[in-house]
Amino acid sequence: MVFEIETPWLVTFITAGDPHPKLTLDFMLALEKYSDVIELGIPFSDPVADGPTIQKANYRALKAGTKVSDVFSIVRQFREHSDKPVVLMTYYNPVYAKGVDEFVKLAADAGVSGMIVVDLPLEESGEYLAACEKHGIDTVFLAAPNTPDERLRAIDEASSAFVYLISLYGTTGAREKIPPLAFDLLKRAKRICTKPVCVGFGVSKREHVEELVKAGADGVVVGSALVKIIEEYGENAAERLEEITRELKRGCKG
Ligand SMILES: O=P(O)(O)OC[C@@H](O)[C@@H](O)c1c[nH]c2ccccc12
Repeated sequence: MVFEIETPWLVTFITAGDPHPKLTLDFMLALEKYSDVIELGIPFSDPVADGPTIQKANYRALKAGTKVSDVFSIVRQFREHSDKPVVLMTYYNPVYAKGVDEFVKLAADAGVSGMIVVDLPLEESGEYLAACEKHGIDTVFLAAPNTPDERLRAIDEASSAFVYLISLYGTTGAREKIPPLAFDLLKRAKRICTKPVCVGFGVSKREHVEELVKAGADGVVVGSALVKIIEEYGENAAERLEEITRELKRGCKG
């Protein structure tokens, strides 16, 4: 089931527990005002797809003692204040460690709407897909600029919430420009996919959002630019997060 909200979406990402689990709810509520979807990262010790900004956020969150159970309880608290979709972003290891079905069940019970398991290939996702279906969790799979059409089709089929288009070859992190590769992939995905397509990696400014939405994106994902605010402002980040999110959301409106 695709989230029933009007596109284009602003999807905002932060790492849960960064810099301390007791601050995450406030940050989510600041993002929530102008975001359509919140992507919440489960802190992990070896975040191989992440660049330095989010690596440091993972480190801060783990150092503060953030556990998977804390992330679920943050989502449960968020649900007392907001109906906006929350997508959990995680590496496969924490899911595997808890047991796939158990993890997905706990996520659903906490009020999680969807999940992205960034290092779980489609071919190995049978058990996970069955658990998501059983517990009513939406799925998001990732496609890269070199993903062939046929695989893009399979990714679209397996993704019930949206398809996540990775804009470049590399790790997460704010960048100056959206690479031309991203627009090629977007054009191809719009032709092939039936679900909304959202572009992430490097998107960090209102102009980026405007460009991508003009090119047909159903949504954009902004992570590192927000995580940097948390790095800089620490416990006082909420107000800045709200301001930046408002500006990014304006970009969705052209
Ligand atoms: O940080 P960026 O470049 O704005 O990209 C979004 C990203 O942070 C978020 O979706 C994400 C964080 N870690 C990931 C790992 C893989 C895929 C996606 C992610």
